[in-house]
Amino acid sequence: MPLYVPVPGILAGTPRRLKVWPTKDLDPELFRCETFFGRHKIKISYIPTRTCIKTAGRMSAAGLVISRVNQRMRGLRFDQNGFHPNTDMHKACRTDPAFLCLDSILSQQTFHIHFIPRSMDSPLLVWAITLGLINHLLLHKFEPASANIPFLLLAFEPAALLAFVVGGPFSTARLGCSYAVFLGSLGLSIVAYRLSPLHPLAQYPGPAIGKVTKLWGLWKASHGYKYLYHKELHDRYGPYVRTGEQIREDITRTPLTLKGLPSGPNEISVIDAPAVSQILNSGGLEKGRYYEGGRHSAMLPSIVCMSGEAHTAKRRVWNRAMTSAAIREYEPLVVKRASQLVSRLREQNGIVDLVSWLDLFALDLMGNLAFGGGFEMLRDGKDVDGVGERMRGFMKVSNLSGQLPWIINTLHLLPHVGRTIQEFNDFGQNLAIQRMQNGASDEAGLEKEKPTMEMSAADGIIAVIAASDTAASTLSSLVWFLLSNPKYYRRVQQELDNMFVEGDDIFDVNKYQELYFLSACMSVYFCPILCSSVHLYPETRHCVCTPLCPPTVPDKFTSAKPAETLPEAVVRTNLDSSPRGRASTRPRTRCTAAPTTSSRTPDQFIPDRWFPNAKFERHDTAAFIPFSLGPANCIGQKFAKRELFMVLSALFKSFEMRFADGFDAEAWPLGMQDFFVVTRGPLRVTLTPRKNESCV
Ligand code: HEM
Repeated sequence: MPLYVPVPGILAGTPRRLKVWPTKDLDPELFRCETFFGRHKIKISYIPTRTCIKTAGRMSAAGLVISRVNQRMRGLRFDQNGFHPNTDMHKACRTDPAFLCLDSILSQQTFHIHFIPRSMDSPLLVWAITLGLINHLLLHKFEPASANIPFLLLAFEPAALLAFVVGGPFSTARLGCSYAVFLGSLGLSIVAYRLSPLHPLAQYPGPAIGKVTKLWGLWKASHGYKYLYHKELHDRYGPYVRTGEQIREDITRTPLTLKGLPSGPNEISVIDAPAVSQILNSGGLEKGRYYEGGRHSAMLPSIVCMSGEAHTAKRRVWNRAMTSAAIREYEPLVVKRASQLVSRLREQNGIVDLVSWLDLFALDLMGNLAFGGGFEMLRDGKDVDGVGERMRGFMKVSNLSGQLPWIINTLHLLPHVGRTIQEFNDFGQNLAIQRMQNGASDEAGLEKEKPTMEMSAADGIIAVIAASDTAASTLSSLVWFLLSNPKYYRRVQQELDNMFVEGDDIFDVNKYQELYFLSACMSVYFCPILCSSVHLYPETRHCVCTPLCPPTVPDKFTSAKPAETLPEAVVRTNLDSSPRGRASTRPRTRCTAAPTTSSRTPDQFIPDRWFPNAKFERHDTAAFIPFSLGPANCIGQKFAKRELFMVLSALFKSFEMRFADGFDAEAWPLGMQDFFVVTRGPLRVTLTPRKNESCV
């Protein structure tokens, strides 16, 4: 009985077989066998390498003759011993089915015949393709919340297919091929669907790659310049762009709403002010899983990861800490740290890196507020414990994990990701423990239940992240902007000099409301990444849904459109998919508002546009939402504004500033990378103490 060993032939479709006889004791499962041609022993081993039937050993000398070559094996030439002169016989096997018959041996030598068996046959091909399509259907219908189970299923399915449906031989090559075909079919059908008019978001323009995979968004985010990419997209495609990232989503998961889901990169980035307001305000969309990117499994969810009732309850706690009365209580701390900043800057005597000093200031301040102290960076002149570095590392990991929300749990299993999150979690817990040991977790006794250490850690970490980087980047960006625009710089200085004369307290908060021009500058450039400041530079929180509509945007985007005239899917997305009970036709469509995007139109710093009587026709103040909108807006905005006024007043009153000689000021904003927190390069400024410094 002949032994049939399949040779490579996925493409040709017709089964090829290498026919060897006489045969006995061959184990087709093993593909490694010994047999005898008469007295002559032959070892046949299957080696699943790439290409060909290889002759090895002294096959030629052994005198193996391949005869009775199938007639259909056109074009093959054999030498006198019956060997093809080109040992790569794979080509021949691919181009034509063949039966290579070994039927005689001329000497008594042992030799090996290595060949690749055919790894894919028609039934396997058909089944693997079908399985791929079925998997797409299921994933589409029941989009998994975690990738672990789908990964396991995907890993075992082709093997199970071979074992139970198609049958052996169970070789590595066959297994590999079934995986390739299975994944190819799954991948192709996903791509085809996402690009097809059948996709619920098909009406939205956007780059094909963004429609096909979130990995594109991840790639862009990994470089920290996604905010610029968003701007490009909106410049090109308009106010609604289908992208590959997610921010807010309807996480309703009732069977009803699972019907007709858009699957895959089902995100649209929106810069249309009315739509953005619908998304963010009450009744809009809940936060997406992006925010869980950095959540440690052993850690309580922080306010930023929460939604619904839990979020509302947590907000109440935070609100109590951010009332006007509470903020007044924090003022002495701000005064202390701002004064310390000024005196440390004076000691530097000349050129300083303002980014670094403002970071130290903001971290020290938030260390005081969140953990009752613990950092003394301004004193040391550096971040001795690497808190800022740790925070940025943590936020980078969180930000990138959050780009692929359905895979977050799996990503956390990666050593680097898991370690970074673990370390930052430990760091927060240690600070919280210290704070509790000092007996200071709810000094005011406002809470019914005394906060646990875990709660204090989760809240404290969020406070430091939410409040330090935002404030520091806003401050440094605004300084950069003013130094780049000397006429505005002079106006700010003039205003401060008029307001605070010798002997006045620069930290007299009652006077800040009359600092109109400084206020206007802050509006224009709130945080380079956050808002109006945002509108010229990256958005710290683009992922956080800072809706963006530029202070100056094309008329067609800023006209107050009634909701009914918004693109249908957006209205549906905003209203119908709310988890608050309405029927959902487009659940799990995700929306993000891309701040920098339109807010950079035009790229000009014009503080005057913020004066009440300013005549800037296309200036849509409703689009200016540096602190976001709705139930999850910035809880610390009053405090932040107070802090900014205090620090900016103190700085501009105390120093004459100019960019240091040789400093490339124009390039500075380009170094801003957005990883939810903003990485920025040194801002080298020459400081000269002013004569009328009596205020600080
Ligand atoms: C210039 C300074 C600041 C800016 C521009 C800013 C901006 C924002 C924005 C845009 C959000 C919305 C995030 C989202 O929708 O996911 C936010 C949320 C938040 N901010 Fe701020 N922020 C600043 C300072 C602060 C300060 C000083 C604190 C605390 C003392 C703070 C605490 C928070 C918290 C806790 C949230 C989460 C609120 C929630 O999820 O309910 N922020 N901030």
